[in-house]
Amino acid sequence: MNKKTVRDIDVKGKRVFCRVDFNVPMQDGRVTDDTRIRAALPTIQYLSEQGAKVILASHLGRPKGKVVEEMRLTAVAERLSALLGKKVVKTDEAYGEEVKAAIAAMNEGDVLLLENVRFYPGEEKNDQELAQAFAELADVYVNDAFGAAHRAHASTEGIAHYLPAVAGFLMEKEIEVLGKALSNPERPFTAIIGGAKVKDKIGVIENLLDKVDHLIIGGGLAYTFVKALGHEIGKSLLEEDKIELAKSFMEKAKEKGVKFYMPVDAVVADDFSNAANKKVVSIDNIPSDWEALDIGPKTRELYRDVILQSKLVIWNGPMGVFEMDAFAEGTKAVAQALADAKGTYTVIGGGDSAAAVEKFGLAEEMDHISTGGGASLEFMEGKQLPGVVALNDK
Ligand SMILES: Nc1ncnc2c1ncn2[C@@H]1O[C@H](COP(=O)(O)OP(=O)(O)O)[C@@H](O)[C@H]1O
Ligand SMILES: O=C(OP(=O)(O)O)[C@H](O)COP(=O)(O)O
Repeated sequence: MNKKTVRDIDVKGKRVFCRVDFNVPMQDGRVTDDTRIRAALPTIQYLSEQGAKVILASHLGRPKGKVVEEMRLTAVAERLSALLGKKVVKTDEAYGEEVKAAIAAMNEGDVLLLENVRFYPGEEKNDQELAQAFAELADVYVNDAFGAAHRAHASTEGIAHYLPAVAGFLMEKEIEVLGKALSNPERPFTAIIGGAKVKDKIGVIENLLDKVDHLIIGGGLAYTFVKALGHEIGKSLLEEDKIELAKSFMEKAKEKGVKFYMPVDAVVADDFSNAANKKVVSIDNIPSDWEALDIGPKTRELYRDVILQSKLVIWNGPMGVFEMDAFAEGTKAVAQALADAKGTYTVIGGGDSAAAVEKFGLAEEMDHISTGGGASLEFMEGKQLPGVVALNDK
């Protein structure tokens, strides 16, 4: 990486504003998967050991510029404190007088976590005043939030223009590993795209068609494609204004000789709940008042075969609503196939996919679990990540 890292600067006694991605899955106010917190520990520990005053900033969820009580970082601070084995002060704001006072009280090596930066409308707008307000809190900026590096926000991009700006260890590692896998990909190269962020991921699919041999679609994302084929999808997730785009991708795949795989069957439910009635139907047979919440058994087998034939697989986004056991089988089957594919280099991306692999106890079987979903996809598309571009060159 041609960007400076924490190794290239002296942080002793300095206030370091360190952007991390602590956007972790939560349930009932508890952190249900702390992969992203653990992934940031090397940088946090290093800064602390070097005698920096470590000021951490993160987003959680998409509160859209307002305070959302369930999206406070309080539980995250507690988990971080347990993992670090030291006290972590948590402020209720992300800048301003309260925060300045808390920072003034810090000793060398102390760690502080600011409140969710997305509680402020300026964060996602990359408002320069907010970026300056963040910059005022510190002497140095470290970006270790690979998972948010594709966002040009005040705490990921804007602030880097006002302070010496370097990468953390996680950022450095992600870019090195993903860059190596993709510079000269082993083939067949397969991408598996699932999850629910249709709007974010649909553009990625187009660019991946220039790179991969096989493209597998699953998760909530798939049903916009199923609809594009002219099938009824009932109450399944749909991005109405992307149907035409989905159609054009299927044509593009054909032209490019990319094998495009879609679910051939699905597990449908009469309610979005673990206790719902459910059944397996073929993909052209989804009842109008049911919704597809997982890929069916035939699809699992088909996807497994493609995975086992591949030399490089990148997987982003669960195949179904895996948080509910009733709809976790598809995601589990893909994770198991990746674990069984011994000669295949496997890269998992995305908070939820990483959480799924962890939940099934298969994390150790994967070659690289990226902490970024959208970020790893954009990186793999060959796009420049704004959070990286803004850092100081070596
Ligand atoms: N068929 C489906 N219908 C609705 N939601 C789905 C479906 N399949 C997967 N999901 C949801 O997608 C979410 C993850 O999506 P996304 O954020 O795009 O993935 P990632 O974090 O891995 O990038 C999960 O919470 C999962 O429940
Ligand atoms: O969870 C994240 O992305 P991911 O779901 O693509 O892995 C990152 O924290 C970015 O969050 P965002 O997609 O709300 O900007």
